[in-house]
Amino acid sequence: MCHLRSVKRRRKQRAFGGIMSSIIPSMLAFIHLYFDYFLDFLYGLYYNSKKKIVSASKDPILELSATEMARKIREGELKSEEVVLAHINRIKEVNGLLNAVIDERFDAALEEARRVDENIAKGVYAGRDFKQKIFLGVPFTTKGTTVCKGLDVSFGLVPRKGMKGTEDAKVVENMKNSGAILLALTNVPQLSIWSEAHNPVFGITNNPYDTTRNVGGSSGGECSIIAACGSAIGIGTDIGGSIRIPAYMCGLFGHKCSPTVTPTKGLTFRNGSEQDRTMVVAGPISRYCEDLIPGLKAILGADACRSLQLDKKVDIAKLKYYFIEEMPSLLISPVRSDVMKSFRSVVEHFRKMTGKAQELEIEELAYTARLYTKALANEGNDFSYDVTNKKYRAVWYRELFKYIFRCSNLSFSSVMVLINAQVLRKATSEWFEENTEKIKSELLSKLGNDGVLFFVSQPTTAHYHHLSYLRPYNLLYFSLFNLLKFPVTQVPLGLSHDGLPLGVQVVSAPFNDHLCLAVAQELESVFGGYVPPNSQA
Ligand SMILES: CCCCCCCC/C=C\CCCCCCCC(N)=O
Repeated sequence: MCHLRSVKRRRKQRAFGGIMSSIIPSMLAFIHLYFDYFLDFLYGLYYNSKKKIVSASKDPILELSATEMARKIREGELKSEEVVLAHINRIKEVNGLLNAVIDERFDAALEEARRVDENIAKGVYAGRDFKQKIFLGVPFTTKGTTVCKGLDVSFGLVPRKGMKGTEDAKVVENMKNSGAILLALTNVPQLSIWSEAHNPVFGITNNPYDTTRNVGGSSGGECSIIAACGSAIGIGTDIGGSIRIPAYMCGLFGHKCSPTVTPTKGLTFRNGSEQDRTMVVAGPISRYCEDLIPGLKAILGADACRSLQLDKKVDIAKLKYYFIEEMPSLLISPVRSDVMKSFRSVVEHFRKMTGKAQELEIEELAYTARLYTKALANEGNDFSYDVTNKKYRAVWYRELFKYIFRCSNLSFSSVMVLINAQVLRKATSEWFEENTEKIKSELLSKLGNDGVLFFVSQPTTAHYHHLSYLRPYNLLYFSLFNLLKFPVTQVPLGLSHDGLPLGVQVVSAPFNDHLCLAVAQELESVFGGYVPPNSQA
């Protein structure tokens, strides 16, 4: 009798537990979603009257892809000098509103462009040279933490204000060897460690689709100026989403490549010795998908690119498609309906094409915040030391105190990074290895060499400035793939009802970059890709 009663009680408890375990998370997600909307509402009250319009570019040269510019220059249809000048004029026109470009070499770039034109006229380049110089005469930009000779190397740190680079980072050198002409340097968060381009040296960069909105980071200045047609193509770097976050916010393409192929010399205090183990990669940012493969070859060098199988033909109808709609974590904002709608239309397109797209559920994704924090610590760079320009080790509470009393050299985002590293519970190495491995092997077993995963880019479209402080973990949608070291292409999917860019991440197993890139091409042709800011205004 007593046994029966206890069985009944246990059954009741289990049923109650089952209901509660599905009701409680749904209730929390509901509260979280409306709290998130409320934050937008509050910020909107402050920002809505401050919005300024970045007018669309009127020069047809600026609408070309970098590949098309290079072809026209090679074939004598355009002069490099007029292409470079068109970009300089555009930067001068929009930079007051965007604050994207922080240093420039306009005169030197024009001089180099004239030399290119003269050499082409003289027939200096033979056929093979032309082929190797993929971007001959095309202007490019790069972010402020990628060292360029003669340009700013403050990395957003006050004690480094005014310092100039003495030699080019290897990726900049590679890009120049492809014939491209360096035009300017663009804004970043301090040391590139945040999802918003804002620092005490250069201030905040604005989004060309809405100047009151976050441009993303860390390659935020880069994406802002490319989206506004002030640069043809850019070099981004990505340790936690730095290529893809701003590419998403600004409606651009960006590719985070497979690991070990990026020469790291000259990337934020790196000397190149970490190439084989780091999560950092470099890659192209562009308005058009066709620039990604030549961009990768130019930035990484053709030899380094061989393992990425960039030229391998892909039959997208024969690939396997998977998707994950939402990160299972209350630290991250719930996905908004407009973002989800465009994500589902992508999945639906490939479901129709192949008859199948399978949803994946990986419980361990709930641990991404702790896993990624540990992975960042494993990088070996000491943020607390680097952020003071190696003068002393910053401690979060002292810096917070100084920040409140306006005597800190740190951005608020840097104080948050210190809190994340110094206060929050640390993962042990075994726990880290075990859980990272579980996620990795689950994905690898599905993706193999012929599978692609669609992953939401962000739960919201570009949010108002500084909201990243209240939604710091939203970037984990991107950082997850740095933790795993999987290649990802960020693909634009047109604009939302309020004129802000939408997009999706296309992921493959390592060294299958060609799969992401082929699917990105299909998405561009079906969903329209990049849409210029304010083209209707
Ligand atoms: C209560 C305080 C919570 C602090 C939360 C801070 C959460 C941020 C976590 C890690 C920050 C690292 C961001 C690194 C990536 C930025 C993009 C990049 N450079 O690829």
